[in-house]
Amino acid sequence: MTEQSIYEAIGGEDALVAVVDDFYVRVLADPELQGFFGGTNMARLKGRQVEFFAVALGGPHEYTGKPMQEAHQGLGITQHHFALVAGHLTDTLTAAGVPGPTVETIIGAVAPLADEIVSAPSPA
Ligand code: HEM
Repeated sequence: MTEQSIYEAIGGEDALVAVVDDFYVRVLADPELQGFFGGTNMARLKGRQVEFFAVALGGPHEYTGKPMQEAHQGLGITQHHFALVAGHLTDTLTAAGVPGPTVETIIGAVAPLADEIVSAPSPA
């Protein structure tokens, strides 16, 4: 028996598209985050984000976007902003019915990306 990927366990492509949609609703509703996305083509970003998460979770996809450091450089993202985004991801996955341990696995896999995404010191 082959072990099911997290991608399959959460419901595959359709579930992931719904999760990414809801994730950006939450991110764009956050006054501390919405300003980052003022000049962003959200349809394109959502497409890249679906690819990125699908690959990270073991799905049959190819990620066609920029490397994480390149995509986020110069945006002035602090560890605080990163934590807010990770919190919205946790809330989104939980609202979608993803079991707690799986949510923790996904957040654990995403956390080290802060090294590439955070480019500004937290304010003192
Ligand atoms: C959970 C960690 C994160 C992941 C996995 C992630 C993933 C991505 C991906 C896949 C892209 C698309 C790259 C491309 O267009 O080629 C992207 C772009 C972007 N991300 Fe993130 N991101 C994360 C955290 C953050 C945070 C914390 C912020 C800001 C608070 C942020 C703001 C942005 C913005 C503004 C863009 C679009 C830039 C543009 O307009 O081209 N991201 N991200």
